[in-house]
Amino acid sequence: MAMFPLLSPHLRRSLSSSLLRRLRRRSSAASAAAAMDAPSRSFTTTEVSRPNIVQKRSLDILHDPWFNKGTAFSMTERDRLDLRGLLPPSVMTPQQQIDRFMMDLKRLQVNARAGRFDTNALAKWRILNRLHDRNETMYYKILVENIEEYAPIVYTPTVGLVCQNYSGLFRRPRGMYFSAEDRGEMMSMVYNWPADQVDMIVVTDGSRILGLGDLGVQGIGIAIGKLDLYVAAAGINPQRVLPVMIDVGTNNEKLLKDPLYLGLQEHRLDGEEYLSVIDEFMESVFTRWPNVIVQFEDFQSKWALKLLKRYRNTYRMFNDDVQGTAGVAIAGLLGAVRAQGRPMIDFPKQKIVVAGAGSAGIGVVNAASKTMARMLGNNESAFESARSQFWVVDANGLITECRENIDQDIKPFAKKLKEVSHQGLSEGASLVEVVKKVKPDVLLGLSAVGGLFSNEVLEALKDSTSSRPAVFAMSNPTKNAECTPVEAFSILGENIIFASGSPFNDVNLGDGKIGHSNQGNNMYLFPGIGLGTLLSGARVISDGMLQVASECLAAYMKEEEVLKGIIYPPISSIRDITKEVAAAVVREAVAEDLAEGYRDMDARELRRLTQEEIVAYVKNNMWDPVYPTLVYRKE
Ligand SMILES: NC(=O)c1ccc[n+]([C@@H]2O[C@H](COP(=O)([O-])OP(=O)(O)OC[C@H]3O[C@@H](n4cnc5c(N)ncnc54)[C@H](O)[C@@H]3O)[C@@H](O)[C@H]2O)c1
Ligand SMILES: O=C(O)C[C@H](O)C(=O)O
Ligand SMILES: [Mg+2]
Repeated sequence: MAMFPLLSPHLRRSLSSSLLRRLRRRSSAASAAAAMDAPSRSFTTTEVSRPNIVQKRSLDILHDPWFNKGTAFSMTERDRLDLRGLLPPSVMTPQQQIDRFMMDLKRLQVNARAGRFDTNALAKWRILNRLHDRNETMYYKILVENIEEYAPIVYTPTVGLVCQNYSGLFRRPRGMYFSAEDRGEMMSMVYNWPADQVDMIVVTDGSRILGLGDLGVQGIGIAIGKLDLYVAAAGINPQRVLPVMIDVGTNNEKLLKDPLYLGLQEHRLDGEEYLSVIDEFMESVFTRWPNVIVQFEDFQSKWALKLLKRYRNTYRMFNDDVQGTAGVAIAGLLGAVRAQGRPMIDFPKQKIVVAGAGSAGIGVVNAASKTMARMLGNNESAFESARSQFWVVDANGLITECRENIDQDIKPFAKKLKEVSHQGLSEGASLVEVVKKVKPDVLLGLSAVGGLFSNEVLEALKDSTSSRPAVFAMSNPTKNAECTPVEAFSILGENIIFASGSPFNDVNLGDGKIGHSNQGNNMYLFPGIGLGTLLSGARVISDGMLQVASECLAAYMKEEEVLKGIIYPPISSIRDITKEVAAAVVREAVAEDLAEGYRDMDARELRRLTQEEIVAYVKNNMWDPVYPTLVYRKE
C-alpha cells in the first residue's frame, strides 16, 4: 500500500480491487517511466533529462519500431501523441511487456546452443523478428539480457538457415538494397534512408554466406544479424545502423531458376563492372554519412581481399571475415599456448596446420605470422621464421612453391619444396598426411567443409608434439564445422583445447570432468572494432588498432580459466568485452594520431583522457535499450 500514501484506509478499502490493480499498474508504469526518463549519461556529466522529439503521432508512431513502446506508453504520452483509444487501456511496465513476450518465446524452449538440434530455431527467429519489426527497444532489451541464449538464433547458426529460406520468410524490408541496375543512381538513392546519422553499415554482396556459398540477395540476413550484435554488444544506437545488400546477381543456379527468388536473376557481374558498382556504393554512403564505418561481410574470397586493399587507406572500413576472424583466432591461439602452461611469448614456437586458404584462412595466417614476427624482433628473419610455422592446406592439398597459378596472397606461405621434402611431404599432400608428418600443436579449420577433421585426421593429431593440442573447427554454420567437440574429445581425450565458429555444448567427459567447447567467432571483436573506431573518429582502421583489439580479448581471460581449457569468455559478457576492446581501439587510434574525435569529444580532449576515462567514455556512449520520453513537434 506504500504506493498510495495519500489514500485514507477507508477510501482504500472502498476502491474496487480491479481499480486498485489498474492504479497500481499505472503507478509502477509511472515509476518505470521515470526511471527511463533518467538523464542520459554523457561523459561531460550534464545531468539533464532530454526527451526525444518526434515528428510523428498517432498510428504512425505505433508503426514505427524506433519509437513504438506499445502498451508501455504512459497516459501522458498517450495524450501528447494522440494515442488515446489506439491501445488497450492498461499501461504495462517494460518488464511486464517482456514477461508476456518471453512466455510466448519460452514455449519453444530448447537449448539454443544445441545448434542444429534446435528444431525450433526458425520458429524462435520468426517470433523475435516480428518483435524487431514492431518495437526495437524491447527487441534489443531481450537480446541484451539473454544474449547467450538468442545469439544463436539471430546470428550464427540460425541466421544461415534464415538466409537460405529468405524468400519464404521475407515480410518487411529491413536495410537498403543496391542492385547492378542502380548504377548512376546510388548517390541519390542513399537519401531514401530516413536516418540523417548512420554510424555502422554492414554490407554484403551475398556471394559467400557463412559456409553456405552464394545466396545472392538472401544474404541480407547476415548483415542484419551482424548489426543486431552491434546494437546488443556494442550499444550502437539501432536508429543509426544500416544493413546493406549489393545485388550484382548470383551464380547459384538453383536461385537463378527459382520463381520466388527476390534478387536479380542473372549471373554475377565481374571485373571492372563489379568494381564500379562497389566503388559507387562506397562513394555514395560516405558522401551522405562521412563518418560512417563500413564492415564488409561474407564477400567471396576472390573479392574480399582485393576490396579491402582498395578501400582501407581511404575509407573507414574493414573486412570482418579477414580481419575480425584473424584477431579472434590469434586471441584463441595465444590462449592455447597459455593453456599448455607456457608464456604467450612461446607462440612463435607453435606449429600450425591451417585447412582453408580463403579470405578467412589467409587473414589468419597473415596476421598470426605477423604477431609471431613481432615477438621475434620484427625483422626479415623473424618474418621468415614465423612463416615457417604454418602449413596451409586447401582443396588441392598442401600448398607449396610448386603450386600452379598460386594466389598472390597465399604465396608467402607456400612451403619451400626443400623444407617439406625433408618432412616427407610434397605439393598437394593430403591433410591427414600433413598432420601425420608435422605433428602440429594446432589444427585450424576455415575450409567450410563439415567433417573435414575426420576420425583419421584426429587420430593423426594424437601424435602432436604439443602437451595440449588445440583443434579450431572454425567454419560456420554448425553443419560446416570441421568436427564437433564430441568427436574431438572422444578421439583425442580430455587434454585438448577445442573451439568452433558456431556454438556447441560442452562435453561431459565423465567423472565430473567437462570438455570445454569454446566459440571462436569474430563476434568477440567486430563490435568493439566498430565502436572504438566510431568513438575515436579514426580516419582509417589500422593494423595496430586491430592488433590491440585481439590482444585485449586474449588478456581478458584469466590464467585459471585458460588452464581449464576456457580460451574465450562467455557470450553473456560480450557487452563488457566489447567495451574493453573498443577502449583499446580508441587508445591505439589516439596513439597512432589517427583519432579525429567524436561529437563534442575532440581529438585534443581524447588525447588528455586517462585509460580509465577512456573506458568510461566508451561505456557512457553505449546505447541502452530503455524507452525515452517522447515529445511531439511539427517538422
Ligand atoms: N569462426 C569465425 O569467426 C569465421 C570467420 C570467417 C569465416 N568463417 C568460416 O570460414 C569458412 C571459410 O570462409 P572463406 O571466406 O575463407 O571461404 P572460401 O570458400 O573462400 O575458402 C575456403 C577454403 O577452404 C579450402 N578447402 C575446400 N575444401 C577443402 C578441403 N577438403 N581441405 C582443405 N581445404 C579445403 C578451399 O580451397 C578454400 O581455400 C566459412 O565456413 C566461414 O563461415 C568463420
Ligand atoms: O558470421 C559468423 O558467424 C562468422 C563469420 O563472419 C562467418 O562468415 O562465418
Ligand atoms: Mg562472415
